[in-house]
Amino acid sequence: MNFPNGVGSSRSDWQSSCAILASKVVSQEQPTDKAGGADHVAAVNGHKTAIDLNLVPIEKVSEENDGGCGGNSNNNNKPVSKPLTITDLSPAPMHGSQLRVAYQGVPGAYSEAAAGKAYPNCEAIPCDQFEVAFQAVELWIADRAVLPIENSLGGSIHRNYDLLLRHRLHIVGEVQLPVHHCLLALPGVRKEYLTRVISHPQALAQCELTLTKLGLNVAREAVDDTAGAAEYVAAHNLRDTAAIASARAADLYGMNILADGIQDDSSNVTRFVMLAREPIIPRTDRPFKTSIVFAHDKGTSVLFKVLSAFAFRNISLTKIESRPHRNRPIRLVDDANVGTAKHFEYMFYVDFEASMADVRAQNALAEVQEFTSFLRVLGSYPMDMTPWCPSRGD
Ligand SMILES: O=C(O)C(=O)C[C@]1(C(=O)O)C=C[C@@H](O)C=C1
Repeated sequence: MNFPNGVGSSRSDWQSSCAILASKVVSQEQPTDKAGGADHVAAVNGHKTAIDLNLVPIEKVSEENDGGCGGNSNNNNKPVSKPLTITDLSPAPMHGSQLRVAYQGVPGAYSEAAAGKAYPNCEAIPCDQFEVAFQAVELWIADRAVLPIENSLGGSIHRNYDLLLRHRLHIVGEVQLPVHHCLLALPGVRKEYLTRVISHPQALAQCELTLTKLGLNVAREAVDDTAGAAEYVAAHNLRDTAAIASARAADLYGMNILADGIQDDSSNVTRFVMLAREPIIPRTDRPFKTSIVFAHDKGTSVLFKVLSAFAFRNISLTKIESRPHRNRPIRLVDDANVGTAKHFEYMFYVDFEASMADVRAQNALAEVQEFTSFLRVLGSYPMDMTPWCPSRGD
């Protein structure tokens, strides 16, 4: 497929190129869109609202970073809201002008801070799973989701790579958040009392060496999010358990900070992506990044050819990730219909530094499409260029 020069210079051009690329997906992926036209009854954070999804007024947001968040993230006087669960997801409440941003975790989680950085005055909506955050946007309960995708120490958050493919949302931005971990325990608890440290698996991985240096050779236990770990210790009055979480989580859940800055490297950064139902219009007047995912059926040197499509055009790749091709662990290989197990097929996720409005990117993708059986543009979005320094990520 060829991209006409100038694709992306108008919204309709860009959307049609997305649609063309997406059409390949439709034939291969299970649609997961749950938003239908039926009436739904909402129960979000205890508030029930009857609503027809077709009639929800949509707040038009012309630019990213324009909504503004801060609801839960900066206001300690607000009650701590409960995360959405899968059962809350049939409903969609009416909403006002404030951008609603879904994140995984409870207040005090780094993802909440990332939502606040991405959309400074938004209403941050806690969700108990990544999947729920995706669905909250699909069902119009939220306008955006902000989800961690990779960490400079712990690596990729694979679950979100898989969910990006299973859902139909578009990446519309990225934020990088310095992550500053604290070891939290109930007031009066000392390090010597601890038999267990709990946190999000990424946070445990990011602090592993420091915990050992602190003499904490105790059991590690993974929970859904860092702030949730602090909340759990506080709610169950656990005097033998510490949580790894932010200083803000210590404030919110009445915990003491036993050790501050316990990540193994002070330059610990998590990259989050912002997701929306619609793509944004790519531009060329500021640095953009584009994220794609592809698979290939056969052929030699396909990966090499794909990567060289970018190299020949001087487009830098910033990330490549592979995930098992879950839809096709087994393939039929001969005319006699004899099935042969064919494992270890992969989907490849690539981020590159160019906008889809850039002719180089359009031509590179047109070439990539010749070698691949499946190609989808996950989003073309402004790069987070903010310089950062190690700080308290709270
Ligand atoms: O548990 C949290 O606070 C999160 O926001 C999740 C998460 C992650 O998934 O990587 C986000 C940032 C940190 O890297 C640790 C945990």
